[in-house]
Amino acid sequence: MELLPRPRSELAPGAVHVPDWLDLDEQRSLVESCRGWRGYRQTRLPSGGVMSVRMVCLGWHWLPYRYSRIREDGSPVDPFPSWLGDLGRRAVATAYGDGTGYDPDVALVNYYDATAKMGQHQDKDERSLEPVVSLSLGDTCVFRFGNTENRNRPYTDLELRSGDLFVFGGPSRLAYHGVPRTLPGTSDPALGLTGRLNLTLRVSGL
Ligand SMILES: O=C(O)CCC(=O)C(=O)O
Ligand SMILES: [Fe+2]
Repeated sequence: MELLPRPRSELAPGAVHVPDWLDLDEQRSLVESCRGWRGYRQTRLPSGGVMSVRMVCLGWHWLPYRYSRIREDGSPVDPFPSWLGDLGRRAVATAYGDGTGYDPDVALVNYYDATAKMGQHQDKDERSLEPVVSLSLGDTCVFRFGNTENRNRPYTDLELRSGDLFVFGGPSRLAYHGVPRTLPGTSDPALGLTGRLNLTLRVSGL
């Protein structure tokens, strides 16, 4: 625990970090749900590279660079659960004061082992500009939140810790962002998770 609570901050218009949003019980329950979803796999990119995170999708399956109802192996995507939509509305309400009408239909669940990272990118395969809700569990990571022009500076590096909420919408919806590294071993043993999980909730617009 911190001596002083980490303050909520708005990094840029529409980009809100809410530390310690989920309590330990809520985090545990979300980790259990993540364990239950099947099909975590490393995505192969058209460039020939393979992403270091292991990902499972709900609602729609993300492929570089589009959404599909089926996965690479032809199997159907698991449904997006309604309770996750409720959580998304609570998240947007916390970030912006009103979550009414936020109706996410996609979740990307990313697992980071000790060496996984994610390069700077925009979340731009959705046809909607509704906000992205990001929830972090387990190991702390360095999250790089940048500008909407390119993957370079200016950007801000902040820590996302277990239970933190980050919402980016409005003028920040298409900001470049990524995870240069995680801090292995920082996960609370009481959570029972080695590594890091991140869930992003999105509106596909499809
Ligand atoms: O792991 C994170 O915090 C970010 C994940 C992300 O940017 C994505 O899934 O598009
Ligand atoms: Fe992203």
